[in-house]
Parts: sequence; C-alpha cells; structure tokens
Amino acid sequence: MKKNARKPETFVSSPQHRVSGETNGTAAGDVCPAEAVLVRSATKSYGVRKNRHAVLEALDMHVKKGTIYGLLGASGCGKTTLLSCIVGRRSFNSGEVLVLGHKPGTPESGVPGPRVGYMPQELALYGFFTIKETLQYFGRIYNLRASFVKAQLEFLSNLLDLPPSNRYVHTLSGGQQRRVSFAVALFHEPELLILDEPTVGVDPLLRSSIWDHLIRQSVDHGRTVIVTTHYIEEARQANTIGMMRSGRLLAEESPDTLLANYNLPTLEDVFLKLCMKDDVENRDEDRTEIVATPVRPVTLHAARTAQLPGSYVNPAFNHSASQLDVSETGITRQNRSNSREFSASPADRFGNALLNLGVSSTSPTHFGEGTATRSGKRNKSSRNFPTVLPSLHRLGALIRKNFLLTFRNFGIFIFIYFMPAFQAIVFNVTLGHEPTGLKMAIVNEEINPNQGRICNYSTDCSYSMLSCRFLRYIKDNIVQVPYESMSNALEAGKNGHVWGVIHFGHNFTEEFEIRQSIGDSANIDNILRSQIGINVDSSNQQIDVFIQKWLLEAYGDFFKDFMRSCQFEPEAGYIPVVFLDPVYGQKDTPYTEFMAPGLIISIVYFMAVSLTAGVFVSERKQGLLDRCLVAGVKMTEILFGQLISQFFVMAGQTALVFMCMLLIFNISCQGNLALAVFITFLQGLVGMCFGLLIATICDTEISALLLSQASFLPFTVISGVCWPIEGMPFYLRNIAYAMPLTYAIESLRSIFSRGWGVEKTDVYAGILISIAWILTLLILCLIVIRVRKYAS
Ligand SMILES: Nc1ncnc2c1ncn2[C@@H]1O[C@H](COP(=O)(O)OP(=O)(O)OP(=O)(O)O)[C@@H](O)[C@H]1O
Repeated sequence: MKKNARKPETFVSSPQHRVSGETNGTAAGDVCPAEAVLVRSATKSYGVRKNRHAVLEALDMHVKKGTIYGLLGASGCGKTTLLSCIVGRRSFNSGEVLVLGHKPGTPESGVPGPRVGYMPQELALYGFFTIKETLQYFGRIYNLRASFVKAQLEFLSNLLDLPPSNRYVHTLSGGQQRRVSFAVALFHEPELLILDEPTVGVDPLLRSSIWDHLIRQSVDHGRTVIVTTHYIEEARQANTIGMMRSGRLLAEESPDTLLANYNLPTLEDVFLKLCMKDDVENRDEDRTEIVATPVRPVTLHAARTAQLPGSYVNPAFNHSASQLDVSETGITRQNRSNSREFSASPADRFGNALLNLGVSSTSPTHFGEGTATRSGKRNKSSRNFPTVLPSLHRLGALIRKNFLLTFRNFGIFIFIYFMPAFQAIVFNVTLGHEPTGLKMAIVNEEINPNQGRICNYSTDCSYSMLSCRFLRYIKDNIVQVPYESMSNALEAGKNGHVWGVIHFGHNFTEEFEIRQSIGDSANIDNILRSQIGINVDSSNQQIDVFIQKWLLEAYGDFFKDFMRSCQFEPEAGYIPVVFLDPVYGQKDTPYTEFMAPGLIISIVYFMAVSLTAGVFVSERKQGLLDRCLVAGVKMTEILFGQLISQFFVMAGQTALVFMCMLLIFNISCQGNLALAVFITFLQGLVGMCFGLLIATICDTEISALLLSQASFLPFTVISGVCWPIEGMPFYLRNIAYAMPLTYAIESLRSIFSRGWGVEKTDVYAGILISIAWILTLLILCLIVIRVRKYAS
C-alpha cells in the first residue's frame, strides 16, 4: 500500500440514462450535489501492531443519488471492505462517510436498516428455507405486508428467472442461490442498493436483464445502486465508474468520459492504462497528482444539509415518525404500481418512531425534490436516546426463523431435543452399577481329597471347613475359580485371567478356632494362620474397591451367622465400628446418585454452549448475521431471539433429562424439584453466554467446536461432576470453585440428596454465582466484540 494516495482524476459525472431532470434534485454544477454516498479521506486497516495492514487509503468516493455506481477493482483491492463501511458493518479508521445524508449507524440514518438493500459476497441465505420463506423472513424483518411480499416474489421470480418458490435454497445451484440473494437485496425496494458482485455465475442474458432492472430502479424510481463486478465491460451501463486499486480510487468518472479522456475503445484498456500509470507514479518519488478536473469542494456539512430535504422514505415500511399519521407520509401520493402497505403494532411504531426521529420524510416519487415534512419537528433528544427496545416484528421474525430451522432439519431436531435425554440414558445404563462376573482364584489348602478333607461344612456351631463356609457368603458378582497352588493362582492373576486370589492355609479352621477360644492371648503365628490372605489386581481401582467391600461384607455375614449358630451375640467379637442410619441419603448411596446432579447440569450447559456457538458462528460465516444487521436487526434482538428460542429448546431438553433421571432411573430428588429445574435453567443460560463468547472469539465452526469440546472435559472434571472436589489438591479446589458449573452442581446435589431449600447457603450460592457468571460472560463478550471491532 502506498503512503500518498492520489486523488481520483475527475469528478464530473455524466450519467448515460438519467431521466426526468436528474432525480437528485440538484442542478448541474451545483456546489452541493445530493450524494447518496459520500466518502472522504477514508482509511482502513486490519490487524493490530505488527500485523496491521492498510486496506483503504485516503479514499474519496461520491455516489450521486439516483445513479448506478460501478465499483471495479482486482480481487483484494478493498471493495468489500469499503462497502461494509458504507453499510455500517465496519468503520473507517479515519475519514468521513455520509450515507443518505447521515453517518451510517446513527439512529437518524436508517442505515443499517430498511433504507439500504445489501447483497454481500457470501450467499447469506438459510439453506433450509424455501425461496418463498426466505423472502417472507426478510419481509417480516422489514415489517412488510404479506401482499407486498407476495407481489414482489412473483415479480422478482420472473425478473431473475428464479426456480419455483417452494424449492429449498440448499437444493439450488450456486447461480440460482446468488439470484435469490440478489432478490433479497432488491425486494423491499430500498433507496440505496449495495451489491457485491451480483452477476457472478449468471448467464449473460440474465445478467443483461439484471442490469436493465438496476437501470430502471435508478431511472424510474430514483434509487441509487452501488455495484461491484469483475466483468468490467458490464459496468459500462453504470452512470459512474470507480476504478479501484490498492485501496484507492484511480478514477471516478462516467464510462463515456473515461473512454473519451483516454481515447481507448474499452474500459478494460482504460483500467489497464490507469494501473500502468499508477505503477509508474508509485516508482516516481516526486510524482505529481494528475487531476483532469479539479474536485469540487463538497463539504460533508454541505452534503448533509443538502441531503435532509431529499431523504427518501420507502412507504412500504413503517419507519418514520410521520407514519404515526399515515396521511402525512405521502402514501397516497405514491405512483408505484406495487401498492405497499403498512403493518405495524403500536409497540413497533413506538420503537421505529424512536429509531427514526430526526429523519424527514418526503414524497418517494419526487426523489430529491420532496419537501421536508417533519424536519422542523426533529427531536434532538432522540439522538441521545436511540431505541433499546427490541422491535416486536423483528423479534418475531427471528424466533420464527430459529424454530423453522430447528424443526425443518429433522436430524438437527432429533439431535437437539433428544441428545440430552439420550446422554442421560447412556449415563444411567453404563455408570454406577456393580461389576459382575469377576473371576477370583480360590486356593484352599484345607481341602485335600486324599486325606478325606472335602468341602462338607455344616451350618451349626461346629468348627469344620470354615473356609468353605466362608466362601458361601461371597456375592455372586465374584466367580470363584479353584486353583491348586498359590503360584498357579498368582500366575493367573498376572496374566489377567483372574482379578485376585483368595487363600486359606491348610489348617485354617483349626487356627481360627484357637484364635476364637484364646482371644487376646493369640500369638502372631496363630493370627497369621487364621487369616484369609487376599491378593487383588489393584490396577482397576473401582474393581479393587468393590472386591474389598464384598469380601469384608462376606466375612461380616459369615462371622455373625457363625456366632448366632453358637448362641452368641452376633456382633460380639466383630470390629466395633458401626455405620448407623445416614444423616442424609441412604446406606450405600449409588454412584449415579452422586453423579446425577453434575450430569444434568453439564448436559444442559454444554448443549447450550454448542448450540449457541454453532448458530452464531455459522450465521456470521455465511454472511447471514451481516445481512440481518444491515437490514436493521439489532444485536440485542438477535440475542433475545436466540434466548427465547433456546429457552423452549432448553425447557424440552431439561424436561426430558429430568424425566429420564427421576422417572426411568429412579434418581431421587428430596428437595424442591422446581428449584432444581430453575438452577439447571440458569446453567443453560450460562452455557448460552459461554457459547456466545466462543462465537465472538472464533471465526469458523470448527474452531468454535474445538473450543467448546476443549472446555468440556476440564469443566466437567474440575467442577466435581465425577469426583468430589474435596479429593482435589487445595490449589485446585480454588480453581474448581471458580468454574461456572461447580456451585450450581453443589446446589443441585444439596437439593437432590439433602432436600435443602433456597435458604441454605449451598443452594442460593449456586443461583447467585450462576447469575454472576451470566453477567461476567456477557461483559466479556462485549469486550471481545470491541477488541475485535478495533482490530478489524
Ligand atoms: N477481517 C479481515 N481481517 C484481516 N484482513 C482482511 C479482513 N477482511 C479483508 N481483509 C483483507 O483486506 C484486503 C481487502 O479485502 P476485501 O475483501 O475488501 O477485497 P475485495 O476487493 O472485496 O476482494 P474480492 O473482489 O476478492 O472480494 C484483502 O487483502 C483481505 O485479505
């Protein structure tokens, strides 16, 4: 990028097909021509610090009202960047821009909004919408009457040779999809059309009819069109051509003037010549500015002043203060063949009136010549208090769209609604159950058939073959496999054939009897010989724990039973530690009961993360977010729309998950179920906000997916879903409690197993911290959006 940008060569416009007194309402040679778009000394760079690179440099651009402006330039020269700044999706680093008389993005400009029709380079269409639904969706966004949408659908279908309107967008060819995208930009008949390569991949005949239509729009209706194209010669039909290179305009002229000035037969040749000249000049350090005709000094202030009376208000919309009184809008004065009607609720009117206070309305048919009907009533305060209320019709359109897209794609529908329940089922079916079929080697040296010592124990008080009697009390989960010797049994354990070895010495019963009879006087040899030796394969901690537990239980049962048969107190002589009724919960609380609260919350949380991040990233990547925002949809409306749609999704998911847990798998909830559901919902909202944060950070679906996946395991593990936080090192506990899920899981656990209510700290901490997380994540989103906006 060169440091000193050269000014365009000339600024005299000579439109080829202008009619009816040049609809901009200014006399030729007027010092203040009514520009639809005016850009002055604009610079724009992307990136920060070392990565910063300039894309636009000292760019001036003048687009007169009611004309077609063809923006030509090689790929990467900055056309899309320039257009996105004009429609208010990006802002220049320096310089000024006026669109339809105002700075884009200000409440009074109406841009972004219905005054502009934008066709981005991306398709920016919903694949699972039909053509008709696509136009209806944008019709709702613009608050157009159904009859108008229907008429436009018919008209544009013919004009653009669209496939039948009930065809799904994703089934159309690339060219057909581009035409639908074009139709979306055209169909609400905005006063400024900004089209980024609308004719790519379009048949020459159709291209010609598209250009005819654009010319009619500018000539008959005074609309302004800015169009970028790679087909240089088709731009001949434009009133003005801006030839752009490396972020600057090399020339801004009518095609005829360009051809005449350079005495060349084609625009291609002119562009080539300009590029060559530009190269030469760039090499020459003392290059002089070549200005064929000096630029008229048009100040932004003058342009703004000139613009106000000429502001055009498309009567198809309900968007000016004067619309509160329809008779003042000039509707009755319109001579359009398509009769456009208003439809607005009082709330919409209020919102839109707020939004548009300060924009004067004029007769649409006398574009640029109308009188300011309300300029005197412009309310200064409206500039200070732009509307923050979501518009009901846009919100309705967004929610409807979200639902339609969810239900339309059956696979996604099933996935979204049933996946959480499916996960809950998988969890319950697979986790927490006692292992079965665990083979244990039994080496019982008491048995010796040669000596007549076989397993013929009795159940009375006699000391005979107590090893066999003990084995009878071992649970069936353990499969007893007899082995001849310890060496063979240990070898089997080493080879993984058995989970462990249970060993009895050859006179186990006798030694046991001695120990019982002499009690405290037993010596160490006697004690060792009366023990049951157990080697367990402790490579699997859970199995190890279960085997130990079952063998101890088996011994307890065996011993008490034996004592009972001898008429002794069963507990006598048994270890004097006893677990009485639990304070909360039940004896032997299953692992599923411990995990269930964490699982419910993490399922709902992570579904919300993935859905929100996925939807936002994919909409932004496909240009849908940009298209909606340029159509005037507010980010808050998109968020509200998502929130409301997601609310129903979350309600369905939560209901199914709770039903699975409580009804099918009998997880008990001792406390208030509504409170448990409320906390789960809050966590769903936290998940949505985290998904939003991911969407603001990530540019692609894959990076969003990776980030949400990457967060899954650490969040679940550290938040104490599968293991108590008390089991973590102290430094990790602090991190664990800083996680968004931890307190909520603890709350839910307290409600489920302790039956606690909101008055307990453990419960309300979960609620308060979830709310704090929602706010923190939203603030983080705003910060990231700001930083990214600054960088781009
Ligand atoms: N978000 C972004 N971050 C960083 N660089 C960007 C970004 N968007 C565009 N650029 C860079 O800015 C330059 C101009 O891009 P832009 O899309 O405006 O060009 P273009 O003239 O519209 O190209 P094409 O005709 O291929 O669409 C390119 O070098 C591009 O790589």
